[in-house]
Amino acid sequence: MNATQVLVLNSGSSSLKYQLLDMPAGRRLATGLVERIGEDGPGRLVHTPAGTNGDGDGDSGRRERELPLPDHAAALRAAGEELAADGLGLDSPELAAIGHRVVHGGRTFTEPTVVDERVLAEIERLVPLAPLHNPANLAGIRTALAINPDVPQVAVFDTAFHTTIPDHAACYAIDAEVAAEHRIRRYGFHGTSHAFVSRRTAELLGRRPEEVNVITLHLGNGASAAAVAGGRCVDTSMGLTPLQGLVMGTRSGDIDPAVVFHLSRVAGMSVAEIDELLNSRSGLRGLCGDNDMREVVRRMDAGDTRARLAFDVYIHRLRSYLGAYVAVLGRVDAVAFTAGVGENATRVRTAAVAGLDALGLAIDERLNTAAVRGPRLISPEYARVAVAVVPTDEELEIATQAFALVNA
Ligand SMILES: Nc1ncnc2c1ncn2[C@@H]1O[C@H](COP(=O)(O)OP(=O)(O)O)[C@@H](O)[C@H]1O
Ligand SMILES: CC(=O)OP(=O)(O)O
Ligand SMILES: [Mg+2]
Repeated sequence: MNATQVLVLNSGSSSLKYQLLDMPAGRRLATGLVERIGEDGPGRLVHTPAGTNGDGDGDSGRRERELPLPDHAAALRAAGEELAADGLGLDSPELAAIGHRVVHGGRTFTEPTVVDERVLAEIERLVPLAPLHNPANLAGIRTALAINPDVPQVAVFDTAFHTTIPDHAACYAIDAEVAAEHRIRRYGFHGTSHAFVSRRTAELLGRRPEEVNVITLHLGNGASAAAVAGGRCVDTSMGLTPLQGLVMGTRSGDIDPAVVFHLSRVAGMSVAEIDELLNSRSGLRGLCGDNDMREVVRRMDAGDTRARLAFDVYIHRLRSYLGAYVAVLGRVDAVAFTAGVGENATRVRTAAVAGLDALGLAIDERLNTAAVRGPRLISPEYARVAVAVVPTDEELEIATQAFALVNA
């Protein structure tokens, strides 16, 4: 009997998202979220078995509980208990692989990789480049290894899709020796999503990925843009860390780096305080107090001027990158919106391309606001560039890559 299930783990600093999928069809057997790991007070687990519609999206049978969660090991054990209650399991012979999202793979990892001691050591060596993300990813892998040492653990890196970015787009114009010694360059993130969405966009156009140039806009809590030429990424807005680029829910995106010196010298802030300010108290939240785009739009419509400014700053930055990537690519076949904001916020899509007819970009408002799910075009027939909404599915992509690797 060939094992066909893949468990996908996305470990954050205080959370663990998991999905069990049956491959190669990608059918969801269960999804879950474990929150408040290692924090004061009880943690929380929400587990959703596959609904009657078979894709796990339905809320039927959803279970929720509070429990002590001192660390990631406790979180994964709790997830294992929920899976076992559905007759699934971390130690099931049906399990072909456990796929892990790892945020920073540096320039070392250009492909999904089966985890061994050497791989663990390399992910550890990259911790200084992603101090918020890689330690949590490592904790998830080590815990899964301890619970089931027999099933292959596959690391899928956010940075992998971006390793094709040429040096002229990846190098910062700073002292070359300092940059080399400290590995300072643009790495880019959300690569699993940009890869998946750019491929799906080509499919939507009825073309092969090698034939099309696509700008993908991943707008979630974290947000990034990518320029993809013939299936290969040639530029992206995030950099050394996921702080650069677009305005995000709580992150600033691009600022003048001298803001950091100024805050240090004039405001007497420590590096840790500035780090926290730019990562957690900036972006939409910094500008108007809310990091949820739904709330920003609601307040803006009610006449709130801070929410209006936050929306306008967000859109201005997005349009700047859109224009930049038209220039980077030269010829653009499609622009694809994805992730929580990109897939749902019709107003963001409208504002992002308004008045860009000269670049071949336009939106048909009837298509933009239609209550349709799944990949779809929202540009008018006459437009030179297709504008699309293409839902991302990082978990499915991780499962697909992990399953292909262990069956290779
Ligand atoms: N209907 C909607 N309209 C506008 N924004 C939405 C809507 N639904 C979700 N969002 C936005 O999507 C964001 C989350 O995106 P998501 O891709 O799920 O984030 P994450 O980066 O955590 O995976 C939320 O912060 C919210 O602002
Ligand atoms: C890398 C990154 O920004 O990830 P997320 O959007 O999940 O925060
Ligand atoms: Mg997401």
